[in-house]
Amino acid sequence: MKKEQVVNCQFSVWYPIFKKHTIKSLILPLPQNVIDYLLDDGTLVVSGSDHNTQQTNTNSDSDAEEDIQWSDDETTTTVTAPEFPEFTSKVQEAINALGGGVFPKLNWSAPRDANWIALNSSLQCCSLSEIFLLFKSSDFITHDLTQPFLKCSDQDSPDPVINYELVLRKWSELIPGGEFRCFVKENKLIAISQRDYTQYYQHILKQEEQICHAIHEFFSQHIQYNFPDEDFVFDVYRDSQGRVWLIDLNAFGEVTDSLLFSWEELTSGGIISQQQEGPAFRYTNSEVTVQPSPCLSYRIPRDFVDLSTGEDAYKLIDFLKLTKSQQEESEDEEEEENPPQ
Ligand SMILES: Nc1ncnc2c1ncn2[C@@H]1O[C@H](COP(=O)(O)OP(=O)(O)OP(=O)(O)O)[C@@H](O)[C@H]1O
Ligand SMILES: [Mg+2]
Repeated sequence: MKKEQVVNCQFSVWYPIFKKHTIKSLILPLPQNVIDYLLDDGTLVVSGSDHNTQQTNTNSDSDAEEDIQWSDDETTTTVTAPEFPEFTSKVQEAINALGGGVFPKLNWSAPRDANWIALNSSLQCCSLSEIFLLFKSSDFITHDLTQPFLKCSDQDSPDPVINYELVLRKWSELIPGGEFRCFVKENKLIAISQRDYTQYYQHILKQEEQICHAIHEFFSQHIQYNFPDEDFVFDVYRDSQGRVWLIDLNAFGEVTDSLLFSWEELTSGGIISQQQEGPAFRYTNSEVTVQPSPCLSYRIPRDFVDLSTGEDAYKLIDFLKLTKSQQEESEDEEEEENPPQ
């Protein structure tokens, strides 16, 4: 995978080409001071000041109380979140134009690893402060900002200049069983994988042929030869009427999750030679053990992950054993007092 391919997969490159076939979205340039704020991993302070931009000022007295201020023990002073009045109003205007709820992204990634932090565990945002909370908690967003060209083969060539953008997509309730990832090599659709492989969806098994056919049609009519690269990965959604929509474009390489295929298989040419007609199609069927969700580890506080792998784990086990034996002792005592009838 070359740096050029990563550049081509930015939202602002593919969206104008495939606008008619994807979810309505707006792109706002990200000012440098906002980028600096997102990268500053000091105290997370979320100002509540943009919560009320849509409301009348009837309860302005209580605004100050609504501000959430978190500070960690090492910082003695509480830093106040910087305010970006101009950017905030532009974002709010865009959110309103998209119906009041948006799915936020940067040039490539959404903060999928941070949805646990949102109150409703959803990536749906109605204000810039909600977007900031997700972005500042996401490793995927930090990756976009700090190392977009990781794993590129042409590491010695200078990094292309990136203009960072906030992408706001109209919120759409997508049913996970309707999402598929499609792999294109030399402008040929070689493989399709169920996107959410952690679940078994009976309808996929029943409609395997229709799904594969619909996606292939969509590819040859709208996608093939229209993208600047000949190798890429695109994600689609097949809605309840059988209509196919483009959801995202990704680089053809290891930075993109190959789901039910391996990158070895996808790049070696084996899949193409096996499939004379149409792409290879893989989905989770009932016989396959259902996989744990790949984002599971992001939901557990770091200390707990460390605890389960590090030396402290033994202390925890000892503690649990101790508690258990104490519990058993007290149960024994109870049994003596209250013999079974
Ligand atoms: N407009 C939207 N409204 C609601 N949910 C959405 C929307 N767009 C995408 N999603 C959901 O979020 C998931 C991730 O979206 P997307 O592919 O854009 O993020 P990503 O960071 O590029 O992910 P990946 O790293 O897997 O490529 C999608 O699979 C879909 O379930
Ligand atoms: Mg993507």
